[in-house]
Parts: sequence; structure tokens; C-alpha cells
Amino acid sequence: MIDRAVEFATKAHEGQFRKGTRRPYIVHPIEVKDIVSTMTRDEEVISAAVLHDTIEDCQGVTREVLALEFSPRVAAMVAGESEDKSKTWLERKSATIQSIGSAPREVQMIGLADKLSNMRDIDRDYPKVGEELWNRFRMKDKKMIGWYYKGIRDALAKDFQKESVFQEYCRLIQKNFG
Ligand SMILES: Nc1nc2c(ncn2[C@@H]2O[C@H](COP(=O)(O)OP(=O)(O)O)[C@@H](OP(=O)(O)OP(=O)(O)O)[C@H]2O)c(=O)[nH]1
Repeated sequence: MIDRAVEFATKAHEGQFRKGTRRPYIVHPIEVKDIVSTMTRDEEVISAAVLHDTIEDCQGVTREVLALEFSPRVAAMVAGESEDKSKTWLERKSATIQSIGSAPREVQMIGLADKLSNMRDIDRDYPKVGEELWNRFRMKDKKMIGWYYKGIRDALAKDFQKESVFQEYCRLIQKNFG
């Protein structure tokens, strides 16, 4: 199932790039899958990790499609990672911070891996790009971007304190946002 999920996500994200770069988008879902694999061996969770942005970002991919191609549980996990793009940035990010603390453990794991992958990108790109980096994002304010990553950290602290993935996430936030 994991191999099929990688193949599906690779096709679905074809032609997409990470914001403001020429890095193929698929490098991010692959990294999220690898991070999740350090926390669980559940192949449905690992598959959902590589598929986590397909409903939100890929034309024609819906919860129903993923339920048929993979399983209703995989589809539910991916739906749990998807934001409502009709809302504003602040509304979406506030809702994510609000919901992740009480979400099922596997949705939390994928969310944490997703944000760690983004923090690794920021940690690599910030020294090279400097303050211009924040202009890549819809919310161009470093303080607000830091607010979001810290909000996710605080919501997950109770349940993930002992995970090395969470500890790396905290170190990168501290280093880049103080
Ligand atoms: N750090 C970083 N982020 C990038 C890059 N390319 C794309 N992104 C994505 O950008 C999102 C944050 O960008 P914003 O402009 O602030 O937010 P928005 O896309 O949700 O409106 C992150 O999504 P998210 O909502 O936090 O999670 P998700 O969409 O990955 O699930 C992240 O995945 C990159 O090169 N570096």
C-alpha cells in the first residue's frame, strides 16, 4: 500500500513545486512519510502521510477517491489533514491549532511530521534567503508564521514530549523563531 501511495502522490503532485523554489513538491510528502515511519509501522498511517496534501492541493483527488483507491481509514486521515481553503489564513491556522490537540493520535503524528518537514525547510532556507524568505508565504510576517508553528508545538507538547521528532521540532522553532 505504501508503494502505491508514493506512486499516487507522485502523479498527483506532478508539476507542483515548493513555494518560491524549483524543488518538486513531492519531496515534502516523501519526507513526511519518512518522519512518520519513525513513529509507527502502521502502513495505513504511513500511506496517509505521503498522501496528506493530495485532497487540499491536487485536482480531482477527493476523500471518496482515496477511500476507493486505498481505504476509508486512509481517506479519513488525509481529510483530517486538509484545511478549508475558502477561509482566511488566520481562520485556517487557528482552526488547525485548535483541532490538532484533540485529534486522533495518527492525525497528530502526520501533522507533527508535516510541520517538522516545513521547519527543516525554513532552517535550511533562512540562512540562504534571509528576511526575503517570509515573502514566499501568504502570511508574510515572520512573527505570525512563528505563532503558527509554536501553536502546533504547544498543542502537541503533552502527548509527544518524549518523541525525538517532537524534540527536533522544538529545537528548530527555538533556533529560527526564538
Ligand atoms: N516551510 C516551507 N513551507 C512550504 C514550502 N513550500 C510550500 N510550503 C507550504 O506552505 C504552507 C505555509 O504557507 P502559507 O502561505 O503561510 O499558508 P497556506 O499555503 O496554507 O495559505 C505550509 O503548509 P501548512 O499548512 O503548514 O501545511 P501543509 O499544507 O504542508 O499540510 C507548507 O507546507 C517551502 O518551501 N517551505
